[in-house]
Amino acid sequence: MSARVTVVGTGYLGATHAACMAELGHDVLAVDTDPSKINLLRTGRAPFFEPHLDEVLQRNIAAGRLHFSTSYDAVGTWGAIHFICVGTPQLDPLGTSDLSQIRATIDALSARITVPSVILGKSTVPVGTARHLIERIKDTASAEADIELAWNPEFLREGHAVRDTLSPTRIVLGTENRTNIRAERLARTIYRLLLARQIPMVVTDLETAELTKTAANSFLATKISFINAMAELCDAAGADVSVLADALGYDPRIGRMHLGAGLGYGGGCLPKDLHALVAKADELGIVSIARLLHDVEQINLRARARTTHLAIAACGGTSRDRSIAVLGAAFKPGTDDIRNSPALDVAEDLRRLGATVTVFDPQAMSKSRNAFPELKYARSTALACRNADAILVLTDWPEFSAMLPGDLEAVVRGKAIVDGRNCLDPLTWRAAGWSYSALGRMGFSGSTAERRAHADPDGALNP
Ligand SMILES: NC(=O)c1ccc[n+]([C@@H]2O[C@H](COP(=O)([O-])OP(=O)(O)OC[C@H]3O[C@@H](n4cnc5c(N)ncnc54)[C@H](O)[C@@H]3O)[C@@H](O)[C@H]2O)c1
Ligand SMILES: O=c1ccn([C@@H]2O[C@H](COP(=O)(O)OP(=O)(O)O[C@H]3O[C@H](CO)[C@@H](O)[C@H](O)[C@H]3O)[C@@H](O)[C@H]2O)c(=O)[nH]1
Repeated sequence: MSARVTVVGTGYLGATHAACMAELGHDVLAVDTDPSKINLLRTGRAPFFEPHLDEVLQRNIAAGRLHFSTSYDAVGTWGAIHFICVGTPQLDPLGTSDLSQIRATIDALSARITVPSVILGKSTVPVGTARHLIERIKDTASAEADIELAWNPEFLREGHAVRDTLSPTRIVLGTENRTNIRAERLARTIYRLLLARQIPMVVTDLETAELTKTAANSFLATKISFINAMAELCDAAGADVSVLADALGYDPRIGRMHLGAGLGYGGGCLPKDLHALVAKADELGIVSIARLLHDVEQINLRARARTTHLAIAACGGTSRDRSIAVLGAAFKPGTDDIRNSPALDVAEDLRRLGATVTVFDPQAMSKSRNAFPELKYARSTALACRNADAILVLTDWPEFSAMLPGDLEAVVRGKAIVDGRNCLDPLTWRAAGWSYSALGRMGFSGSTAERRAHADPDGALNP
C-alpha cells in the first residue's frame, strides 16, 4: 500500500529520504527553503555527490511519484505523514544544538495541517527535544489537526546513503506513549516493504529513540578513538596498528568496522553529535559519559595534530617553503561533504605553518575551494604531486589507495609519503625507496623519550 508523504529539508538526509520513500512506492512531496537545491532536484540531480542518488531521483520523478517545492502551501493537503529532515547544527562551542530549523518546520507544519496526521522526526536531536516539540504543536496546531509526533532517527552513512535507506540495519520509532497507535501504524505502512524483509523495528519511547541515535554515533566515534589511542601505543611500542585492528576485528564481539586508525573522524555528524551528547550529559549531571566522550574527542583531535607532525617530519623537519600535495579533501570517500574534514584541517594547518599546499579530491573540489580559498588546487593527482616534497593521503578514496610509487616518481621532488588513512601498503612504498609514514605503524625503534615525543608531539599527555 502506498502513502502520500512530505519530507521537509532536502540536504544529505532529506534528499535521499525523499527519493527512497518514492522508490518504496509512496507519493512524495519534498520541501526546502533553499531554491537552488529544489531547482536542481527537480531536474533529477542531487545538490551534492552521493552514489546512485541521481538514478533514484530521476526514476521516481519520471514515474510521477516525487515532487519538489520551496513552498509549504501544498503540505497541509498532501497527506497525513510528514518527515522532518532539516539540519541541527552545533550552536556554540559547548556543543548545544541549534534547533531553530526544527522549530521553524514544526511551526510551518502545524499551521497548515488540517487532518489527523503524524510528524516523524528524522533529524538528530538531543534527548528531550521531541517532548518539548509536542508542547509547541499543542500551542500552534488546530484541534482538528490532531497531530502525533514520533521520532524515527536515521542511521544512513554518506557514500552509502541510498543502500542504507533502502536496507537499514534497523528502524527505530519513539512514540509519546503506547496509545499513539496512529504513529506506529503509519510508520509500519511506510516501511512495509522493509519490514517484510525482516528488518528489525524497535518501538520505544521518545527519549530512548532520540538517545539511540546519539549513542550510536558516540559509540562509533569511541571505536575510532580507541584504535587511534592504540595507534599512539603502537608507535611507542614498535607495533603495527593495522595488523592489530585486523587481529582484533576477527572477534565478532569487536568487529573490524570503524577500527580504521589514522586521521580520525570528521563530517557533519560524528563530531557534532558527540559534542551535543557531552553537552546534554553535562546538563543532566552525568559526569561518566561526559568524561568518556571528552577523551574520545581529545584523541580524535590529537590524530590530526600527529598527522601534521608526520607531514613536517616527511618534509625534513620543517614545512616552511616546502611543497606538499594533499590527496583528499572530503571527510571520507564516497562524498563531496567537507564539513569538519580532517583532511582540510591538516592541509590548512600546514599552509599556516608556511607550506605551499596543493589539494586534489575527486569530488570535493568546488566545496573545498569555496571554504579554503587560500589552499592551492590541482585537477588531478599527478598535477597536485608535481614538485612535491611530500605527499599526504588524507582521504581514502579507492583511486588513492590503488596508487603505486611508479605512478608518481616522475613528478615528485621528494619520495616521501604520509598515509593518513592507513590505506597503502608500507612494504611496496619502502621497497621502492620512499619514506613511508603512517600513524600507528612506524615500527619505531628509537629511545623511550623519542617514542613519547613522536606519540605526543605537543606534550599534551606528558606536560
Ligand atoms: N548527513 C547525514 O548523513 C545524516 C544521517 C543521519 C542523520 N542526519 C541528521 O539529519 C539532519 C539533517 O542533516 P543533513 O546532513 O541533511 O543537513 P543539511 O544541512 O545538508 O540539510 C538540511 C536542509 O534543511 C533545509 N532547511 C532548513 N530550514 C528549513 C525549513 N525551515 N524548512 C525547509 N527546509 C529547511 C536546508 O535548506 C537544507 O537543505 C541533521 O540533524 C543530521 O544530524 C544526517
Ligand atoms: O574506521 C573508521 C571509520 C570511519 N572513520 C572516519 O569517521 C568519519 C565518519 O565516518 P562514517 O561513520 O562512515 O560517516 P558518516 O556518513 O558521517 O556516518 C555517521 O554519521 C551518520 C549521521 O549521523 C550516521 O547516520 C551513520 O550511522 C554514522 O556512521 C569519517 O571521517 C571517516 O573517515 C575512521 O577514521 N575510521
